[in-house]
Amino acid sequence: MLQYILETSVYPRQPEVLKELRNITSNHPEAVMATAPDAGQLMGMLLNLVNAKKTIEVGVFTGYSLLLTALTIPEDGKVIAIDVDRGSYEEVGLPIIKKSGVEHKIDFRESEALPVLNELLNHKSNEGGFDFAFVDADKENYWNYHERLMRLIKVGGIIVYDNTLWGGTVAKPETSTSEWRRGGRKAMLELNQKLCADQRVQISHAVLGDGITICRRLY
Ligand SMILES: C[S@@+](CC[C@H](N)C(=O)[O-])C[C@H]1O[C@@H](n2cnc3c(N)ncnc32)[C@H](O)[C@@H]1O
Repeated sequence: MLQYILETSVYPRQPEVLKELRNITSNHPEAVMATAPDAGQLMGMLLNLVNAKKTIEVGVFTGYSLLLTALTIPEDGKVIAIDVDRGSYEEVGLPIIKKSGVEHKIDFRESEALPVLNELLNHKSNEGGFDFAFVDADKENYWNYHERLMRLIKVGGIIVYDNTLWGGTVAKPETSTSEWRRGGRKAMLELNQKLCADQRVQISHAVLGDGITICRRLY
């Protein structure tokens, strides 16, 4: 299978990136999108290590990590995939997902993520009912997602946070960070600090892609 490697994660909304993705996927039906292939490999391994069957994805965009997850979990597995916008997923990712024969594993929810997570928590049976979560959306809400996911993910399950290096800005002074990155930098610094102090999880930071933080729920 041919693999096109495109860095889409840093500027996900740039129209020219979307246009390029559309061109590639329509001209090459065998194409698979990849944002950060090394991070993707690690995520695939983590999904396999916990035998993930029920998962949650916060932030879908065109569906690269969603496709990876859907291909990795078993036939009767499920991903609840949440994004405020369905357009990029339907236009770019869904045709490939259909071709890959994994659409039946995906439960796409077009919504802000917090209300969906809250609604899941309204059902007691969902507590500890998921094996894995991948969070790759609005950075300012990561801690809010963490508090909810810590109840939804089972003990021993894994939550992965993307972009925790935020372009390397977390290791630099604010003054050398461009204006548009400052909000994300602050959010990532706060998240990293809170995760370090969170006794409920074992954490590991992988310097892959834009930095991913892996949390394993301990209790
Ligand atoms: C970086 S992209 C996700 C990329 C995707 N995980 C991948 O690997 O291809 C971030 C996505 O998060 C979505 N998003 C941002 N804020 C959100 C929110 N509050 N709730 C749900 N989705 C949100 C955006 O619409 C965007 O599609």
